[in-house]
Amino acid sequence: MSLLRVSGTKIVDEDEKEVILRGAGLGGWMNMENFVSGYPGCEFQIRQALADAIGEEKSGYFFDKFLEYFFMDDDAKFFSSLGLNCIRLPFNYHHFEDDMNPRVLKESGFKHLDRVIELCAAHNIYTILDLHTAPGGQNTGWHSDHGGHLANFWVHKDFQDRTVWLWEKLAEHYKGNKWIAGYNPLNEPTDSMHTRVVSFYKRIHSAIRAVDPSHIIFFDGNTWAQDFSHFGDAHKNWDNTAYSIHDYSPFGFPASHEPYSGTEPQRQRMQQTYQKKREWLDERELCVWNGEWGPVYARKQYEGDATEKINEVRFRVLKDQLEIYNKDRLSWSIWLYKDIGFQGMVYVSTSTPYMTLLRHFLAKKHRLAVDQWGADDSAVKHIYKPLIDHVLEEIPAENREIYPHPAWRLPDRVGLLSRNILVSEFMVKEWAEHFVGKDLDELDKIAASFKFDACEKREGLNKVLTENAKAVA
Ligand SMILES: O[C@@H]1[C@@H](O)[C@H](O[C@@H]2CO[C@@H](O[C@@H]3CO[C@@H](O)[C@H](O)[C@H]3O)[C@H](O)[C@H]2O)OC[C@H]1O
Repeated sequence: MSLLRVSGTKIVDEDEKEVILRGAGLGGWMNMENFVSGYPGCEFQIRQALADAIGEEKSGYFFDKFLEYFFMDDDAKFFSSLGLNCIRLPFNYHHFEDDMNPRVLKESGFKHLDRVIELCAAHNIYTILDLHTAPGGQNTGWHSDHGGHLANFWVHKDFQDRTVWLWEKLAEHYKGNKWIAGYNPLNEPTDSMHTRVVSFYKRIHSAIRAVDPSHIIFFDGNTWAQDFSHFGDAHKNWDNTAYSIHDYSPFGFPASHEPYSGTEPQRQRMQQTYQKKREWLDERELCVWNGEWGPVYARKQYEGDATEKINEVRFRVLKDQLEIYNKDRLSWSIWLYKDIGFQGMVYVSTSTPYMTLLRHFLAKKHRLAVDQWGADDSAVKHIYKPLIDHVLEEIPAENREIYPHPAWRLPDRVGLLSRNILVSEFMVKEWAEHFVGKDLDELDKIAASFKFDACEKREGLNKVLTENAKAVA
């Protein structure tokens, strides 16, 4: 067995045989996320708050157990049984480098990453290493763990230097590992100038290649992996490189402008948005990987009797997206393997200690729509409307289009800053207080809620993924 590599538009093995990577992202694990793992705000905030509430030792214990239980042999076995062959592993740079001790490698960061790569390999699953959170934040989202809405990675050279340094260390550690399909150096950059991302990719490509000449590099397009139009001729100097689009269909989300029923015009729109993201790559005959996509789902505890009906529609979206991908023999990684019930292939059961402990708090979070991803703001819309109207009234139309407009319009930005950043920040302490007074045994049981056998399986989703796992055009 040898390393996978890019050959033209395809990924191939050592016998030149095409390998279509089909799998999921392990979001919420080494890069925890609010809606995935069940807390408000960002990972750095809850880690600090828990340490403040129960002490460094106990909080360190809890997070380490969480990392262990989140993905174990049972998970790899199940994943492989579905016919899937690749897991994208998002991780946060904080596991490898402390902001107050920059450029000193924390070897402890490899503990769980190595463990999961090995578990996957034992079940014939490739992995793709995804730096989801870089110093300063490479994008505007909560998932790059900076607590704000600005991607400061692009304005401080030192943040970029540290990321290059980190990838040199990672490449040194993982070079030659045949079960690693490749490196995804930066999740979803949002560079408002569109040029700095290309300059950075040139640097990171050279830096990785100087250490590791063989692994595939998967570069995300700018603006959440949707736009390659400013990449110019840089790709001509990048060997063994694939390009990642993220293809979330608006039809798979609560905010969809119309109910999806798979009509011809709707399917055409779905096809067009996907096509638009890869058009530039196709014109240059480059290798495309869909690194994130997938609908979110309704939950009984929130959507009640409407849950099943809503989810039938979401499964339809899922199937129709896959039909498009199969025609292109596309490699893909659905978002998300495991979570607390919104998007995962498996999700923590509501009867577990974690979900029981946080039941009322999670319901409050849902009602206040403090998570940005797929938020349902119907209970609080009226509160933010006057604020949006006020800004609209005072800000002339020509000044309203701040990058990443039009993906984020003015009302989205007001909602993001006031709900998803401001209100959520005030809820962080409340989350941590749930753990006060728990001993190590109780903390272990709470963390164990994330074990495979404590999870429900989203059968409808897994069935569709399995049916498509080996399908080609
Ligand atoms: O960690 C993941 C994260 O990678 C993912 O990021 C989101 C990707 O989608 C972005 O929204 C798109 C904006 O453009 C529209 O045209 C698309 O329809 C939208 O999907 C969003 O802003 C990013 O945060 O999200 C899920 C996280 O868990």
